[in-house]
Amino acid sequence: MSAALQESLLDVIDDTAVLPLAGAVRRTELSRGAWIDIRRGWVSGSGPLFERLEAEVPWYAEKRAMWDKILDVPRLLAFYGEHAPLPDPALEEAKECLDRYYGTELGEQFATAGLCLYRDGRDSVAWHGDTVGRGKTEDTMVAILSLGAPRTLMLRPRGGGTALKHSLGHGDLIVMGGSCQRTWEHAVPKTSRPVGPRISVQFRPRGVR
Ligand SMILES: O=C(O)CCC(=O)C(=O)O
Ligand SMILES: [Fe+2]
Repeated sequence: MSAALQESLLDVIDDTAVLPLAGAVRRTELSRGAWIDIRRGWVSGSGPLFERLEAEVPWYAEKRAMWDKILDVPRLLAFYGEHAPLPDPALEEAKECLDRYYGTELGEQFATAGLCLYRDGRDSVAWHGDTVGRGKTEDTMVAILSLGAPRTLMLRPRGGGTALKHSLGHGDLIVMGGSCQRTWEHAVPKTSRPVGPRISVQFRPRGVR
């Protein structure tokens, strides 16, 4: 069975389960002290989780001033601050799993969860680092769980260089660590391919945004 088929079969299993990270995470060292970890299929039964979140999270649209225009942010958003109950028990479990696996290396716990809903290929996030707060000056981690249809997350060194592409969906985990937020940038580009909706859940430590 192909890996992709196996992944999409796991995705329709009804019970959402957060699978172990130990022994299943693959780390790639990038330049300048940045790294990424990937754990494919970290959450099984992620299809039903996607549907619960899509239906139950109080998604909001944001507008941003850009030059002399007010533009819609091209994705829907939700944010759960420190101590706010997460919108699904599977996300609480995911956060606990991240804390167990990364706690020692990170030196603190993940504290907040930001959610993005990319409704279709027109939704996107432009090149950026998560540099509002401590990510601007300190090494940190941002752990992203991807649910629903895979979208391409791109990463490139700040100031130029070859971009890396990872297709992430169906319960995959990527963790951006070390100096990644200040020395690299990431983006989810728009696509003209017909794609289904994707939700990303970004777990961050306190003061990282
Ligand atoms: O959706 C993603 O995977 C990336 C989201 C992101 O970079 C952000 O919200 O800062
Ligand atoms: Fe980001």
